[in-house]
Amino acid sequence: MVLDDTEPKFWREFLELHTLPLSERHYNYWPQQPAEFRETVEKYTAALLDLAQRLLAVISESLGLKPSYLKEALGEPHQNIVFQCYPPCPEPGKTLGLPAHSDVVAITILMQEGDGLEVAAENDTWELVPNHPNAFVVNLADQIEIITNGRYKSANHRAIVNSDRTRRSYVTFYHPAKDQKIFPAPELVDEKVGPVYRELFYIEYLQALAAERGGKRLVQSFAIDNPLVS
Ligand SMILES: O=C(O)CCC(=O)C(=O)O
Ligand SMILES: [Fe+2]
Repeated sequence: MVLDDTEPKFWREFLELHTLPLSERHYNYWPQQPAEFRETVEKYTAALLDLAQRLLAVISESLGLKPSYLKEALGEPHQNIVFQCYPPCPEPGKTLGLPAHSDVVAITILMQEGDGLEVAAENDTWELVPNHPNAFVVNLADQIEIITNGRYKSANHRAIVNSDRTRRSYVTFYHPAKDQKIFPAPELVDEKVGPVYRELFYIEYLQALAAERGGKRLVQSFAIDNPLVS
């Protein structure tokens, strides 16, 4: 294998498991130990699927859409969980755990052990998202920005590292199906200004992500030349 030295490396180890659809739940890649791992992850991700769908319902209602709007617009749910581990770093100021990004999915529910998640604030500054034990952080992600026609923005965030302890986070992503057509809800499109984002299949978005080399928010690549786009 040839490592591409032009790519920055980040201070992170992770395990990623696909949990939905069931056909993508490849147990042969799942850790066999501890013995209760599989059942625990299955119960946790089932509960988080339910939570994500309840959040999608209240987000829909908050925009005057029917409660099932976002769930239906996203189609068959795809879900994965990433166990992030950021070991202590001798020079934390010289690297990041994860670079700045917005999540490409629809909605992300994250549980963190210890501070380290930062969200982009005004004036190009970063604000720490405090770690509240037993609380989730919910990130609205790019597909929700597109469907809400930019009314709700996907959160730009990053993970920093520290020198004295390992930090872990457990991140559950709710995606549309790959062949799902994603487009701004007609109810949220201003008659005069029109849609802010173009229609796309989610697979196109994932392909654009694979081709991307950082820089502007990926969602901007799917924007229509529209005065409302920022
Ligand atoms: O570890 C964190 O707090 C951030 C993780 C994250 O942003 C991600 O997995 O997309
Ligand atoms: Fe993220």
